[in-house]
Amino acid sequence: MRPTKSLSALATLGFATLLSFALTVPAQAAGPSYVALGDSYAAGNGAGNYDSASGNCHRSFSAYPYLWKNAHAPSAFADTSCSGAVTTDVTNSQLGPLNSSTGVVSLTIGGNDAGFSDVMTTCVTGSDTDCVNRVNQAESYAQNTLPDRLDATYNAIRAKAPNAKVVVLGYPHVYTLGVFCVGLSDTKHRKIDEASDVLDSVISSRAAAHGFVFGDVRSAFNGHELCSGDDWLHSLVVSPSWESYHPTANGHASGYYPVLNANS
Ligand SMILES: CCCCCCCCCCCCCCCC(=O)Oc1ccc([N+](=O)[O-])cc1
Repeated sequence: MRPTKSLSALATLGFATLLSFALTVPAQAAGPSYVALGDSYAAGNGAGNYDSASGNCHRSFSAYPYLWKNAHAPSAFADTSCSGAVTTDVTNSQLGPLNSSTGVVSLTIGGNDAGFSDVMTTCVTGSDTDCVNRVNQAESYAQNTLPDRLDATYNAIRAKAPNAKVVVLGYPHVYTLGVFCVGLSDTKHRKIDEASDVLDSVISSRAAAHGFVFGDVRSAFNGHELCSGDDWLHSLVVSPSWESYHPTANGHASGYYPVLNANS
């Protein structure tokens, strides 16, 4: 056999091997199809690196949905979360991408229904009594009205994504308590943290009733709330104001994302 011929045979063999390798081994292992839903805590207001195509939804490429997508290479991905969303916004305008092949759904929702922005505005501009009264009203809403609204939203998600693992992520405490901190009073800090606990308790119980997983982020944020000295939340932001009292990029990477990962 002439050397050229054997070389050409070898080359043919090599090419065939390469070809079969290329045909049988996908470039990247595909994870389950993933859809992210929810409010500004899901969209990533406060995390920076915003997707300009998301307009006033202010979705961030550094928020937990994109961190999960980048790590798990889902076979399909959609993020329909949006700044200011309430439960009916999820049901009415975020469920488009869900289908029977959807493998994982995440969402953070309920805080705006209970009046998050108005509560924080009242607590920043009003007296201790104003703040306590406004939080009491929000807690009463969370306990009496929010459960039915969450049920309707969770039912709509399950109807469109019958095979998905649904991970409902909660809200962190906003303040580290018992430390010296310039700004709002200790009374306000305690009351606002109490509101996170009430919201998380209601959301967790409704999620469990639907067979959804509840991802509690409070311990992940422990020691990184406002006044901690290593804050993973923004305080009042003058511009853009929609970042106020929302998680930073660190809050998404080290608070929300590990909790989503552990529960998905
Ligand atoms: C319900 C009383 C909550 C009191 C403080 C408790 C803080 C922890 C819970 C946080 C809940 C945040 C959910 C809201 C996220 C959200 O969409 O915020 C907005 C972001 C931006 C706008 N906006 O109008 O631009 C409006 C709302």
